[in-house]
Amino acid sequence: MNKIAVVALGGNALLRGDETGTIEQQEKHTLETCEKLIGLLRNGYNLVLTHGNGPQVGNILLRNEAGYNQFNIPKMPLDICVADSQGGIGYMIERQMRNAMSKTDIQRNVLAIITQVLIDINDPAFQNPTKPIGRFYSKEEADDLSARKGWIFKEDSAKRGWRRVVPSPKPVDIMNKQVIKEMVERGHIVIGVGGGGIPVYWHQDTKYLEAIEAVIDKDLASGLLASEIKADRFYIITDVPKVYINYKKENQKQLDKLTVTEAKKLYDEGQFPPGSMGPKILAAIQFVEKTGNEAVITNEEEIEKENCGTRIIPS
Ligand SMILES: NC(=O)OP(=O)(O)O
Repeated sequence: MNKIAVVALGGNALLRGDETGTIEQQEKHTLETCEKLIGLLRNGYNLVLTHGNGPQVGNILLRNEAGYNQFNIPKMPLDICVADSQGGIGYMIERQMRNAMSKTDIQRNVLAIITQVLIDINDPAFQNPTKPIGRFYSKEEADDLSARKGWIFKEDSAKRGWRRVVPSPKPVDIMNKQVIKEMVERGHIVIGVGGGGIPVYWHQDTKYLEAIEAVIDKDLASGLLASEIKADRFYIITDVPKVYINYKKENQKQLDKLTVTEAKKLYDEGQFPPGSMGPKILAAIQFVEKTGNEAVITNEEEIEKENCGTRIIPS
């Protein structure tokens, strides 16, 4: 039987930081990324693809605002915006994956699954929003929007500007994970937990499945899915070919390999900032601890190479 790889697409895989996010830009990068994923299929992996939605869901929220202000169209809550982003991005990846395969002898079904993810309604993350979404703002713009709309902003860890932040509870369980497992085991390429999944919880009293306005970290949700379906490898695709310590300092150093113990030590020392490399390292640690299999952090350029990126391995 083929091995299973879960590949979390983020960073440059879909959209570049200096771009406005037109559909042409996103489709171009997505096709380039999907062409690289052909290498994994050739190497004997069945694929589950997951993806981020930070820039896209921020733009959907701004369209919400503009529609309400100009045409009085009712605003949709954030869970619906996350579902919209899963539909749009999932469709785009599905189509570009089919385009990438059309130039090869490989033919697979590709299906995008709208995925809900259970969270804990008492998660302290609801008291401290940390997940950056949408575009960058100047300090003046951020202060103005904060005063007028009550939005919360935080400065980007790489000092590129200020971004709106929303609560980001931990993923607890993935709905339909068994269906995803069965589909990928049959060789279908499954796109799931887009944007970290739509956050939902079971109401204690009504036993009703409720939605909550938040954005789950896609690396943590992807890692959880990868563990639950017992993936053989978990790839986290980001903007850099390898993980660095002392990133962007004179003594920065690329890492080829990290044991879980080493990764935890460097994480505790603050080497990996929150909202950036931090959740990727955490997701990798959790996957490796639960499965004993390897996680790899790299960029879309490198993924088809067998020894690419930084490998996080059992201690
Ligand atoms: N939901 C999420 O983590 O998206 P990004 O990776 O785009 O921030």
